[in-house]
Amino acid sequence: MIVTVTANPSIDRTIALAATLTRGAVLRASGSRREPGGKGINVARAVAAAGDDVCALFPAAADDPLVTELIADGLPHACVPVPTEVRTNLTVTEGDGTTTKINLPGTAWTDTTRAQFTELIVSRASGADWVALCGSLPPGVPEDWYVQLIVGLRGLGCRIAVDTSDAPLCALAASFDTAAPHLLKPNGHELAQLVNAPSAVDADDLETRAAAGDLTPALDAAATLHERSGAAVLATLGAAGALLVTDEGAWFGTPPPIEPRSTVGAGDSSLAGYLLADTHGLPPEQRLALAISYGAAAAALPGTQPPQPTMVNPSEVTITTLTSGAA
Ligand SMILES: O=P(O)(O)OC[C@@]1(O)O[C@H](CO)[C@@H](O)[C@@H]1O
Repeated sequence: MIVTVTANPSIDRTIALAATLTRGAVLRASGSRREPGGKGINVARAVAAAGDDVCALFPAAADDPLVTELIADGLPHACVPVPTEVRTNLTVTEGDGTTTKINLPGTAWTDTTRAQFTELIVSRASGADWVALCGSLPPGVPEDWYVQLIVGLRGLGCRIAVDTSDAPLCALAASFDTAAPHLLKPNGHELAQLVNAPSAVDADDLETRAAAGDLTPALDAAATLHERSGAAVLATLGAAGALLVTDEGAWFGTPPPIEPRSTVGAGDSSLAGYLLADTHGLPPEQRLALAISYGAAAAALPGTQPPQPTMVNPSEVTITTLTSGAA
């Protein structure tokens, strides 16, 4: 069983432009889509599509449009109530697959919301293989809420994955000694943030250099993060591929060529692929291959769509072993 936690869920509204996004212009959209969103919900949808056991936990009123859509999709979930509607996040995709996103802050939590949601997560975590803590925190939630949660979850026997950014990620990085997760899934930007990479080695550098065949900065950063946290590090590097660093070694994988439609949710699908592979007992290089394959399949789909298992082909991913053997 995989349990996903989405503190800040969303409805994702995607507007497709055939042309280039131009500031200040009147632009005609070629289409639009509306889908359930929020990182943990995206992970859960991909896991559910694969037919594995999953439960998505998030705060939302029982009659929220997001909940109605997830019930129609048949996604197993549980919620704690909040008084206002789930946020709508906006995505604009251009003809070449360039994706621009505007995310709202989300519904503020009261102390009661926080207590109820924490209780729900702890009750569902017992017996789960993985609990994935995903995405931003809404207004009113302390930056170290994931840290507090990990401390509460560590004794329950589940493994913990984290995919977040900015202040909650920095709070976690400052607390690895007391609240280390088992898996971290940063993208290039977050990886640079996590290890305080020198400004010359920013996110774009990590991804661009990896795409140009220079893996050294990304590998150094991922290895440092693994050493500091003890967690396996699955670092997604956009179109360049992804790195996996664990106690057993380090691997880099490159995806098959795709025509990108929307990168929204690609990282979430990668995390879903990794967790699926792990719960099926696959070794690290196959976990990485499935993660990359899921991410590439998601990026080839419009909007925030999780790939169906038939769209995923890990044998098309090229895996290179960088180091192997116990660290
Ligand atoms: O604002 P957050 O929580 O960081 O991210 C939310 C979000 O951008 O993440 C998903 C894609 O990863 C989308 O479905 C959703 O709109």
